[in-house]
Amino acid sequence: MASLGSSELILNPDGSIYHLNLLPEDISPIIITVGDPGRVSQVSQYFDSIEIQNTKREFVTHTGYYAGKRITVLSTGIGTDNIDIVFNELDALANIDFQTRHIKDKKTRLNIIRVGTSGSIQADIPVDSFLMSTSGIGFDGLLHFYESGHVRNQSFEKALNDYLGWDRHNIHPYVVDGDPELIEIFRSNRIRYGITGTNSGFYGPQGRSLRLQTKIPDFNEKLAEFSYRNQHVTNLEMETAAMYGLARMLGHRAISLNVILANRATMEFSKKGRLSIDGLIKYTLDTIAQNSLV
Ligand SMILES: O=P(O)(O)O[C@H]1O[C@H](CO)[C@@H](O)[C@H]1O
Ligand SMILES: O=c1cc[nH]c(=O)[nH]1
Repeated sequence: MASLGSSELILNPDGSIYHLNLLPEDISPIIITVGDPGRVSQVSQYFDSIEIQNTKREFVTHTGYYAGKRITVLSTGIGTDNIDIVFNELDALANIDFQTRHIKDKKTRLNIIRVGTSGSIQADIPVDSFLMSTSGIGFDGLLHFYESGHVRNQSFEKALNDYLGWDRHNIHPYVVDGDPELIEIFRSNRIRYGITGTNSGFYGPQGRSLRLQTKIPDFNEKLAEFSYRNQHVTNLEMETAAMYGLARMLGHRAISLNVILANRATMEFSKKGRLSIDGLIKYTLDTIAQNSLV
């Protein structure tokens, strides 16, 4: 197979990957992703030591040790367009030889755990609670650009699209499940399960209207009423479904953990968001410490 050209696998003059600015040895196969670059140090403050610190654009990376485990924490910024960059470049760091520009024969599987924030669309899911996304519904278009049929939950996707009937609005969501092994590892009575909608914006695409009118006025209510095999759509954010799709296509494991900051049904917003996020960070680090992920 031909080697990857310099316009496809883009390396900086120091040999690091284009956007993340990282070398292959800079990352661990255990990776925590957060949206907010400021949240990276909120995670790494708990590390026993930090060996790598790197920043380019919204992509801040710290790699260090927590309870003897080498962990990378990395900010993705907001949105699935950034998830496309982060996941492709993390995979390149793990699975492409930067010297020969060839894909390695022996692949390394990454474990990618998102610690994010989200808004609930169910009245009974309180702000400041923790929620693990068992599946992600992508209202963005990212997976439609890849050969992704084999990683999507087609029966769920069909039931959802039949129910919503939003093709007339050019909205055709895709559905991908979280990694079943990571779901088991992160399961506990401190975290509830839910199905997460991943939206291509924070305002109109999540049914929010400040000055602009949304085209689908009952967007959140219609989603909240849908159920598939007794599971409900619980919350909205902006990364999970794309993470699940790219992770599965590339042979990695991904799970998305959310702090519920907003309750859109009761119109509440958390008054102690940072503290609640801190709680989910500690839960995540301790779960990583107590389990064998690689
Ligand atoms: O707090 P993070 O991880 O960024 O996650 C959520 O917050 C952002 C919007 O405020 C979006 O990225 C959404 O997914
Ligand atoms: O309502 C919310 C809260 C956090 N993040 C989102 O994307 N939506």
